[in-house]
Amino acid sequence: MNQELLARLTGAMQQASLDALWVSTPENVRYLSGFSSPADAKVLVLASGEATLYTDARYTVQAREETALPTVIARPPETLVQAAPLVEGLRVGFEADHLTVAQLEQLREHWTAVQLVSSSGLIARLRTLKTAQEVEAIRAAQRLADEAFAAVRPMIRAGVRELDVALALETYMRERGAMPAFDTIVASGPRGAMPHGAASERVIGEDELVTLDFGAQLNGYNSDMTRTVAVGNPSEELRRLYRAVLEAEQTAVKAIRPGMSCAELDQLARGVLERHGLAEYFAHSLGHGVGLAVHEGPGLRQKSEEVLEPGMVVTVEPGVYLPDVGGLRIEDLVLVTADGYEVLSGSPMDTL
Ligand SMILES: CSCC[C@H](N)C(=O)N1CCC[C@H]1C(=O)N[C@@H](C)C(=O)O
Repeated sequence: MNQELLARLTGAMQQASLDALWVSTPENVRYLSGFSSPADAKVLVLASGEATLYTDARYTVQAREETALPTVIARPPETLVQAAPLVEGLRVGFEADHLTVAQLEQLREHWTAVQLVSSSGLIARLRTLKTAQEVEAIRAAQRLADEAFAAVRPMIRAGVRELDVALALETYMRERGAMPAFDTIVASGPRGAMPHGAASERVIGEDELVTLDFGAQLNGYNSDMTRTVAVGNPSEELRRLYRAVLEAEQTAVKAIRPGMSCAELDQLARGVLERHGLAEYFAHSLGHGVGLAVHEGPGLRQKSEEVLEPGMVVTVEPGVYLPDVGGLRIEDLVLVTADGYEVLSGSPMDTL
């Protein structure tokens, strides 16, 4: 864990009056330790800045290779027995967003002289600001996704199943050491009305729009991008929808700069769609942060109180979804820079 990160974390813990933090959210465990099997590990951080990784014997060699943190090899509940002397008499935060009720009961059982405090978002807030190294990792994941799109784009035509397009994208990424960041979305024709329309057995038809939303997870970091492509000659109504979404997307991307409020950015895109009479069909938020998780802070949504800062990596992804008709989405992955923005996704967009 680098010293600056540790200082920011212990500062946040102090503000929350915590003597220690029991970290169980896999992305947070990885963030603090660099350990690449974080679902089978925990980190205990003390206010003094000492941090320890707990994982089990399946990972002895892996932990030695991957983390600079002192490591205790034990399986739960022995993990808690091992950690008990370090936390005795302390106020210890646990990650309420992740810990199950059963796990909390286990903490209570083994740490009897501990004041357990429900804590949320301490590390998530730190993760919104990426280091230069993290930006490079996201950039590499996005570059791979762009290459996958270029390789697969020619096969997106009438007569091909959505599943086969998704498989081709995922195979391309897996062959190069990545995993799909999430279930690849390929939504053609009327299925375009489903924002999370994971690829199905549907055969793509002539004159349809096909929405592809996918990402690569490489070395723990994710990318996320959507392109909507035209097969044949879609109707004038579909073209009108496409142009409106593209305008909303470009308007929002161009407005990105430090100090911009996330709610304002969401409203900017929503306003464009409103002028086209389409706001009611924009069924989700404008975007979200991307990093060790596909969905992380900041949220670009109507009720957000967050403000963009240099080092944030966010998606901008307006869409419209018309039941029984179809729909589409266009999404870029964007880095907030000191004086504006840099679009990390490089795949070309159709012009309709
Ligand atoms: C299952 S991960 C989906 C990745 C995708 N790019 C994405 O984030 N989407 C697809 C359409 C909506 C958007 C989403 O899920 N947004 C969340 C943050 C929301 O609650 O609006």
